[in-house]
Amino acid sequence: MKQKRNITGIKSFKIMIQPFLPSKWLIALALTLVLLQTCLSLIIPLMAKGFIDGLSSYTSIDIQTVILLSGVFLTQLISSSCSIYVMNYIGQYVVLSLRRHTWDKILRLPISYFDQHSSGSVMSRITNDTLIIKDFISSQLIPFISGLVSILGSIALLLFIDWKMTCLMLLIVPTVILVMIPLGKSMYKISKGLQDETASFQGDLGRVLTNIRLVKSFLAENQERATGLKRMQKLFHFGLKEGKIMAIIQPVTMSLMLLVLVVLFGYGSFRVSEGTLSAGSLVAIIFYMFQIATPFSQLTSFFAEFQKALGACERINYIRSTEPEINTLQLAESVETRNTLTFRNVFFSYLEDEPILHSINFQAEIGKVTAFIGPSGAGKTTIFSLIERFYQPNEGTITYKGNPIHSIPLSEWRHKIAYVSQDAPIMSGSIRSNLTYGLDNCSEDVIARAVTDANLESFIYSLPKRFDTEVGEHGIRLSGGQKQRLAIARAMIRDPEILLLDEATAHLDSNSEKLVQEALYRLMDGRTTIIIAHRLSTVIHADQLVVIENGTVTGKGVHQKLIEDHPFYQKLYEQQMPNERASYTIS
Ligand SMILES: Nc1ncnc2c1ncn2[C@@H]1O[C@H](COP(=O)(O)OP(=O)(O)OP(=O)(O)O)[C@@H](O)[C@H]1O
Repeated sequence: MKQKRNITGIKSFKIMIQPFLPSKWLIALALTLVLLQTCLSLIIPLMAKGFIDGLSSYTSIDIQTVILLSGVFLTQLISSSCSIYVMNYIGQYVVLSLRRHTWDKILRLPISYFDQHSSGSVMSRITNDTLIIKDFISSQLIPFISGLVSILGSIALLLFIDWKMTCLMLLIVPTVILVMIPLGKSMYKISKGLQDETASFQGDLGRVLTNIRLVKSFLAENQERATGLKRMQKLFHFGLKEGKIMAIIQPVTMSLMLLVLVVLFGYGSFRVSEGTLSAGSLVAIIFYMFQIATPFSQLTSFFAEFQKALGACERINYIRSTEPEINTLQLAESVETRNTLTFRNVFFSYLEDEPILHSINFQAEIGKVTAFIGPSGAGKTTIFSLIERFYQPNEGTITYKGNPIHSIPLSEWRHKIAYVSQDAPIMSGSIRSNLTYGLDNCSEDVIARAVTDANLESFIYSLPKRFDTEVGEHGIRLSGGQKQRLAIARAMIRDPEILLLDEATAHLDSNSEKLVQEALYRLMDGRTTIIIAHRLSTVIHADQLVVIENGTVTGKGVHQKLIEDHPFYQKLYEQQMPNERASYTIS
């Protein structure tokens, strides 16, 4: 049963790894070199036998045998070093192609995948799992094949030299199997536990280090120290368990080998003195014993390492088999008006049976400003995500200028959009690399104009390194307002048709807000803008206000209309602009 599982495992490993292997010629070369080296190492004891036996019968050293032996030694040395290099090349090639394919795939996965899988686990697929596979191929798989050849070849030659000594030596095999198999199984369990625990430990380190400010300001150092210590202690205990097994395996293997050696020497010497075995044969037998014992001891770790590599392959394959983002869908052209971005009867849920948006209907006119207003959790950001095509609606259509947005190639569609959010995501790197992020080339004039329009010019020119200034991780060396103006300049450089703004000025002081607001107005000029508004004061003059409550549109129109007939809007207006209340109640 177990054997059957291993065979299916080997088959599925072969199928999974096939696309990442280098050319068949290179694999054939590696195998040839390994087999050549193994065969030569099998010949050496035979030659030594002849040499030693020759010494006892002739008085002078046979020069021919010495030259032959040296030649074989040298060829074995060269083939061994070439095979090690080729095996490493194959391993590195597999890692490169696995990483290249996996990274390509990861970048094309839909956002929903990242909602369900932590970034730590995705990272570990491309770093740890690929290394596990490489180690298995270069340090286990090819040596396993040469080991098998070495064992079988040695046994055949031993039988040819002296079958009685061979049988005596092979008596030890059942004992070794009885001891090694249970130990190998425990070792597999431990190394799997160790792997899982190391992954959790890495995940925890990432969580703490990326949020180190939160940890410090909430005085969570002690809590994190305790969590970290617990994980480290678990790792320590796994290490100890591994140590216990090693403490049995190594001495047992050594003792068994010594025992076999003593028995072989004892019985062999008796046979030599009896004259039924030559001294050279005894030496060759001892050589072959080592050539059997060494690969044999590797067999225990081979199956544990194979299971690990199979697991790694399955995890990578899971990513590879996940559907990428949809590029285009064949959808009928809509009959709707050609100058709007339209949501018609859109339904959406992130998780099955947990609807978030219900029958969303609105039209945002091209070149005009549409503002979304609604309580927290109403679904405003979700609508943005649908416009960006991070997710697909469950029902309904979204059209732009009369065409369903899903019928437009994804990159063409995303090229039309720029999203400027409250937290203004910034990558570590220079100001310039952030401004031109995602663009292959960009003229200095365009950058300079965007920087001026985004009110960033005086700040950048006050820096000693100007555009080459490093902004730090997440733009940590910039203020909130500077980050937002950088994000606005970045959007200006892309020159999008549609602007998605998650009200960017909500948490800035009045001076910074003024600079950001000015930059935003310049960016919005002539573009289709949709704003998620947190304060009515900033959107009161929008061309259209859309009220979203509980995942549906409960009101649409201009300020004056909503103030007259929409209860939620009236309440919000009273809360946020109490001094203006008289004006609307009078009118
Ligand atoms: N990735 C996600 N997976 C599952 N549920 C989500 C996800 N993102 C948001 N939600 C849920 O969808 C609902 C709508 O969230 P959304 O972020 O769209 O609201 P919002 O109106 O933008 O709120 P806010 O004004 O507070 O930002 C919320 O109940 C939220 O818990």
